[in-house]
Amino acid sequence: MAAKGLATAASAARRRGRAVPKIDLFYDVASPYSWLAFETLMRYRDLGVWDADITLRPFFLGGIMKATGNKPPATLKAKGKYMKGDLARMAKYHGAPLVPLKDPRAMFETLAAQRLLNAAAVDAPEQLEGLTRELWTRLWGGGGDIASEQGLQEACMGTGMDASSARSLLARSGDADIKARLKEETEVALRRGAFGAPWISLRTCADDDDDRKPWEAFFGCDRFDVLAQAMGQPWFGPHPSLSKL
Ligand SMILES: N[C@@H](CCC(=O)N[C@@H](CS)C(=O)NCC(=O)O)C(=O)O
Repeated sequence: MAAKGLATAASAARRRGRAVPKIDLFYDVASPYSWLAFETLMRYRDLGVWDADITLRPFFLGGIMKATGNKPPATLKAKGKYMKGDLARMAKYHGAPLVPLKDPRAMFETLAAQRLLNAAAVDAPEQLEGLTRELWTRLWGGGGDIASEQGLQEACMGTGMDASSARSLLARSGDADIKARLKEETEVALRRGAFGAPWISLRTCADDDDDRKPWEAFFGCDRFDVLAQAMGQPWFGPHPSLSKL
């Protein structure tokens, strides 16, 4: 079945009154696997293949690692070696323009970027998706730094923001409520069991306010097949539009 036909199937399900699943994507632009997950989710949403309400939730991976006692995979020599090869083949599989970092330390300097994304979530939610993509394209696509003020300003302007709006959003990202929001988002993810990124939460119950029903957790950009099954919706790989099914 072509992806366009699936879009019709998905909206038909919505019309029949079936509960629309909620998906929360917790991510940090430090994480290249989260970029792959993000683009896949956006594609499934844009093509209407999945009937789901998707929320982008930038959190702080450093905080997750610290709170859980986990460590970035590359700090273990064997994992680092595996990850290098795995990332290259995952990038190929996803058709993603991922390039190895010139300086791996850049991965640990995303606090300002994550605060910026939280500022966007509050003050300019329509920019959140584009800004997220810009930051990844810079850090993991070889487009430039995201640790300096200049780099963050350029990322904002890459979404089409003018210089003055970019400066305001950057200034806003230093405010106490934005810092607190990033902390709270990280804590929500921790309460939902997070130990890494991407952390994807799924809820399929009809009653949005039913907090007794736990969120189901998926770690990684390689769990979409089982996530789709949990939603009762189809999975056609990372590029549903290229599907020959
Ligand atoms: N198999 C996962 C790997 C994801 C992954 O390694 N994420 C890193 C950040 S880029 C992480 O948080 N790792 C924590 C861990 O492996 O415990 C995928 O394909 O997405």
